[in-house]
Amino acid sequence: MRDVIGAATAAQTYFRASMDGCVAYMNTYTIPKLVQNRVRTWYNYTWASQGMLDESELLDKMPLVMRIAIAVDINLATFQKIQLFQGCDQQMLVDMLLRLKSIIYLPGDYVVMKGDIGKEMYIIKSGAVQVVGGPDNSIVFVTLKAGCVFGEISLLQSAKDGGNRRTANVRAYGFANLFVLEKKDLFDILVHYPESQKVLAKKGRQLIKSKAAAGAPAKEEKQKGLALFGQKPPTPKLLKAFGNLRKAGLLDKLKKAEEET
Ligand SMILES: Nc1ncnc2c1ncn2[C@@H]1O[C@@H]2COP(=O)(O)O[C@H]2[C@H]1O
Repeated sequence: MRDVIGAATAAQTYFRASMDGCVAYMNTYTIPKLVQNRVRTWYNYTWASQGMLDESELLDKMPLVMRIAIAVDINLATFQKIQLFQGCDQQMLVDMLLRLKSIIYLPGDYVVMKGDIGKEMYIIKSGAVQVVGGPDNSIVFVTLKAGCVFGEISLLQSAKDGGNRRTANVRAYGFANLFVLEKKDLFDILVHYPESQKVLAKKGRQLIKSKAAAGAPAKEEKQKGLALFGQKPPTPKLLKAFGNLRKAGLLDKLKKAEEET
């Protein structure tokens, strides 16, 4: 019993020390009170909701086999239900779970801003976000809840013609606890799963179409540019010319003429 109380007190002390350190830091740099209050709210909410400030601190110390067991136990079922990942290799999903980072956004925080370059996608762990636009972001295109994915459009398209830009603003609706998957991590994983690459590219195309139809402004020309894994490079001009020669039988004629001379 004494051990349990001791551990709880140690955790509380750690939390207080972290928050006090952060407040001292903000005071040193005379950070505006409004921002300071938001940071305090973040600390308090994060601590109250998950009993720690950074889950990865805890998990990173564990052997891989334990991290896999925990990740599978807590999150695999959620990921298996995500439409975007259906049909993907199960092992790929496990690899993905190991790369996730957890982050909490405060009510009204913008998670992604239209026009920014997309470098990560998000899966909602708990809470909700809204895809917004129009004057003062007053139009709510859709509200996304736990288990939904967002921020994937700019990841699944090629950088060509600005396809890697965010297509809409996404704002936390209440406290939003999100998983973040970085583009680099996603692409590193997919290199090992060519079949899942194809599944994801196809799903991505379908989702982009349905989301654009649902209201938010994914541009028509961007849908065509879906190039998760790059497009086939164009055939060099010289090779094309060579191909045409063969087709026309010109090559044979030239050879014959050469032999006759
Ligand atoms: N109509 C929609 N329905 C659901 N989500 C959307 C819709 N339009 C845009 N989004 C999401 O908003 C995100 C903004 O960043 P991305 O363009 O990377 O990816 C976008 C989608 O995930």
